Amino acid sequence: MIIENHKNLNMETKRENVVRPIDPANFLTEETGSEEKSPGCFSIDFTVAVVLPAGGSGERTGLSTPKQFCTFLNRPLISYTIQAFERIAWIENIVVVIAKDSIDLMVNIIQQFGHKKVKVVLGGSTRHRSIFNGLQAFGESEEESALKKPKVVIIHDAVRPFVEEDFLLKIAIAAKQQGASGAIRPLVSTVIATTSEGYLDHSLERAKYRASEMPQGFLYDVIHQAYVQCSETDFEFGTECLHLVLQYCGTNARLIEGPHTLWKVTYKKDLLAAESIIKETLAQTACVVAGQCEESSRLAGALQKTLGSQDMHVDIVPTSLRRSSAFISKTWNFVHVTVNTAGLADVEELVKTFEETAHSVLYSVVLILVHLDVSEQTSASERMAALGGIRSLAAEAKRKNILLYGILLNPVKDAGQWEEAVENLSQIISALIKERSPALAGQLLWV
Ligand SMILES: Nc1ccn([C@@H]2O[C@H](COP(=O)(O)OP(=O)(O)OP(=O)(O)O)[C@@H](O)[C@H]2O)c(=O)n1
Ligand SMILES: O=C(CO)[C@H](O)[C@H](O)COP(=O)(O)O
Repeated sequence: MIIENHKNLNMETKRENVVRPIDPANFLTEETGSEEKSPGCFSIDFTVAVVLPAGGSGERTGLSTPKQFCTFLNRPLISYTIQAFERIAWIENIVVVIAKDSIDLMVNIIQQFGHKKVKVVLGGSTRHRSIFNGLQAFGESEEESALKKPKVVIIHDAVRPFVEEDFLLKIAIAAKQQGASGAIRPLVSTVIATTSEGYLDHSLERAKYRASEMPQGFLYDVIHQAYVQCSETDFEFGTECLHLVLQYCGTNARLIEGPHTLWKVTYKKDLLAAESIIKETLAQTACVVAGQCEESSRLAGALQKTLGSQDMHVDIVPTSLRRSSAFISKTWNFVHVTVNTAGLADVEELVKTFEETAHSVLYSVVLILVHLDVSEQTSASERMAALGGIRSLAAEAKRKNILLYGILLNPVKDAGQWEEAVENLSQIISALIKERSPALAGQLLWV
């Protein structure tokens, strides 16, 4: 669900000590389970800063909230984009250019999501004016408020949340060597010229043309000079920074084909697409926390197999290690298996750990309690009653962006029925993880 305004941005946060595990914006192309590409593993011997123009009104979405502030999964779009840059060690500063009316909102977002490298600058009436304002935030340090002028500046629309470190590195290096660089994509439709009467004038040979996307990189002095020299017409109607540096500085940009995920959120449907990419990426991994008893291990192993067959990488962690940050930081999805004893105290402890490690600040954490009662004396209603406390626990957890669900697994002896039950259980777990629905938090399901 996309939320149009920011009124629900009120969950408690802990800004210190924020765990910075893999960001979906940066692990889209990584294979799940393979060694994590550690942020900061690239080294670069020149300074790089970023300007994110975010001063537009997003008219084409048809929504009253500018698209960069629309929220999904409890977080505004702009925060995903900022995070995609902020986690990169070689990026020093991020200047975010914001319209006057949204400055307070932006300051709140920075505080709530613990963004640390960001400076907010006032936007202009067009994208080029906003970008120029952003560039002027850098100086020779004689002004106290000025940021140190970088060698290379990357310009990236705030409404393109999926940008990866390896591609940014290519853009930064090419910009340093060539003076300017930019992302391109093959055209998906043919470009045609029309007559003023609305007839076809001519069409372009599609294979010869490319769509110009973002990010783009520049030697700071080159792009700054281009903006200093450009005309009012450029400021008012221009759409291409690469064109400005060619026209005013004679710099031919190096063009690099980027991934399709660089697309710009422009229409309402793009917001839905961005949300589903994030959900899909978050659902690639899970951790099953299980005790050592035979039933626990058997159930955990069966879940690992069935969820694995749905393309989810599942680690099994013994209950004794549940507070270890080494496994917590690897995923945002947890299945806690308990046998005979409901284990609500363990669940409460896990919630506390997520809170203490600020694990749910950037993404919602899904925690599913799967309870199997094999003791023959317990009636169905007693089993339900044992998990009755989950509702209040879930209400408390939800305030911390942790979505707690309960599933009661009916004991079965027959091997065929067991397999069917595990299959059903995995389907439900997988749906809860993929949907991340706050409305279902606190519900007790029965398999
Ligand atoms: N005066 C402006 C206009 C646009 N932008 C930013 O430039 C980026 C790309 O522009 P676009 O997709 O056109 O955004 P909007 O202008 O907001 O959208 P629309 O044209 O639909 O109103 C966005 O991050 C937008 O916020 C900006 O900083 N200042
Ligand atoms: O792709 C781009 C530059 O090459 C820009 O994102 C694009 O020009 C923005 O333009 P508009 O505001 O018209 O959508």
